Amino acid sequence: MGDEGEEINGYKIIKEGEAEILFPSSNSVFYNKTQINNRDMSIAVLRTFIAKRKEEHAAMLNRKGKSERKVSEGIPSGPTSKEARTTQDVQVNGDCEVQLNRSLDEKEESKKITSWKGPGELKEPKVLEALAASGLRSLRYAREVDGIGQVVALDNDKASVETCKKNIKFNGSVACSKVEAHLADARVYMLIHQKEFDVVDLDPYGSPSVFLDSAVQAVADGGILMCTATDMAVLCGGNGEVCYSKYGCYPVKAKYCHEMALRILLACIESHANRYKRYIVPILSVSMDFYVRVFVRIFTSASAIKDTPLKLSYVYQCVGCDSFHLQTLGRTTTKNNSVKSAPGFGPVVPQVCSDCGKKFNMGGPIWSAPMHDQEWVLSILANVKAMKDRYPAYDKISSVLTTISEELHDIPLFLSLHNLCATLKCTSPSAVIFRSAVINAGYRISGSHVNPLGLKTDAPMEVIWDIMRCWVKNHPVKAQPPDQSCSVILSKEPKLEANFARAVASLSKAQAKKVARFLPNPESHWGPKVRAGRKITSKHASLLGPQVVNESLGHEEEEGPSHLVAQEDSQISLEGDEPAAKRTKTDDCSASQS
Ligand SMILES: C[S@@+](CC[C@H](N)C(=O)[O-])C[C@H]1O[C@@H](n2cnc3c(N)ncnc32)[C@H](O)[C@@H]1O
Ligand SMILES: [Zn+2]
Repeated sequence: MGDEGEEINGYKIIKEGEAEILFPSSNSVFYNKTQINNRDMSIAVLRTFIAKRKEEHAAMLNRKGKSERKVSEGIPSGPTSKEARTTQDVQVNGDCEVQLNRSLDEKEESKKITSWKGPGELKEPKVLEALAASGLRSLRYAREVDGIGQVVALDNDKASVETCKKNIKFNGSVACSKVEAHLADARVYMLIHQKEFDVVDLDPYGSPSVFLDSAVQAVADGGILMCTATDMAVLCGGNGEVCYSKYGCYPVKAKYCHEMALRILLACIESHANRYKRYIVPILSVSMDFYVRVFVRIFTSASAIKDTPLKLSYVYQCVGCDSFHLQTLGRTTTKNNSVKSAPGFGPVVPQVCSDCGKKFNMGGPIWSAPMHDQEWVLSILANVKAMKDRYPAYDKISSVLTTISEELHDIPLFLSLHNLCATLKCTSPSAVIFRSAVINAGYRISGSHVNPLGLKTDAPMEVIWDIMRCWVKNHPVKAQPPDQSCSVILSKEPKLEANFARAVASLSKAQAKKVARFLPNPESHWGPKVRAGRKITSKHASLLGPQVVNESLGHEEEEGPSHLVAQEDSQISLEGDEPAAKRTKTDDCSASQS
């Protein structure tokens, strides 16, 4: 974890990873030590990116060599891009087949690879930390990631840039040669540096929405956009209209809201990318502590962006029970070997829920294609394990990555066993028993890193309810009024006879090996922090803890309040852009579930 050391001349020295940072004790520059998990995860992704980039470059050189040899020997080249296009993961939408994951054809694959700078040389990746504050993250990247190129740290706040420049010097020669700090509005800077950065890192206060349009343009082809959002109350349905205005998606309130938040952010980034004939390929999407963070690669292809509607879905969430259904925006049809795009058929649900008779809320459109790339996830996890000592947040990030590696990546959103039981007002089967019944019925099921109680499955809702009906037959419940969802669901006879015998795969590999998958917070007040420049008052005690508040008030008495930016207490804004009271109102939909 980050070490907070001594205090000299109004500065605290904080060590995190290999970087040592001077922070003004006055909260004039932002620092949140809980984001160590976020920074460690980003370093792990960066290290993997550098390794994969080298592999891709070598593959590109190899291909180039082969095709040049073929040309010189007069051998015709392979199939055309249309011939090579294959169809995978066919899902049925109405009477039509929808292709969710058409694999990239050979031509696009080679375009992706040739996007690296020159054919002969592979330059070290250039990184932009667009919202850098003290520069801690940039300095960690420069000092800890081998093979990294120049790191540009921006902030539009003068005090932050001055502190960042001090910190660059404070961190010695490697930092001085690699990191530069500039006072700039990140949006303008990214617009005038199009496709210049192999990595763009966005870590804003609250929502990243205003930075996305320029960020997707600043990433080089094949590069990575890393993006945090901490406005969880908005993304999780606390204020649907605000979410729509910021992200172009309607959230629905449900247990899966944190995964929905990830998928809203991904859909939003894709929509900005599409404006510039670009598209995203998510490699890792994480819900951790009090925020979500996505890592996506960005490519350019006018033809690939036609597939975007196949990767987006509306969500129908029943207001009476836990049933939810997804409807893709688009579909494809194949006629005489040619693939055509068309709007999806709908609606996929009747006017009222066929399980309980209540209405549906409709949310979205969300990203419904995979939000992780399993090969990347395994490589990142392997890197983290191999360099355990170089990750101060090793326990947390390795447990999150392990859980992600065991998720069913082709199943968007999840069910909560506790919620199913709360709907039926019955006792809960253990997760192992429930998972066994799903597996024994012929379906797949996995956990979710987002929620320890989340279950991802391809079993249709009617099968889930049949399993629960069978469970209730053996564990009877009290009769409820006939109009209640539970009464309607339980009034139907199950069509399937559930088999609760323990199935071999009912425990994940990590569970079977007793590898930690979810860790408690290491200390209290492990959450968002007050924005830089905001006056810390007694009202922040629930957020920061009484000790931090007392220390801060003590400073004020010693130094006088003039160095603090005056701020009406009623306008207190957190890093998550939501006052504490508002966050608690949306209870588990905005609270951290780590
Ligand atoms: C949450 S802090 C960044 C924390 C940092 N990435 C870290 O890991 O410690 C957000 C920063 O964005 C800066 N910022 C806000 N709007 C900006 C803009 N338009 N351009 C550049 N910086 C901006 C703020 O001054 C603040 O320092
Ligand atoms: Zn229902």
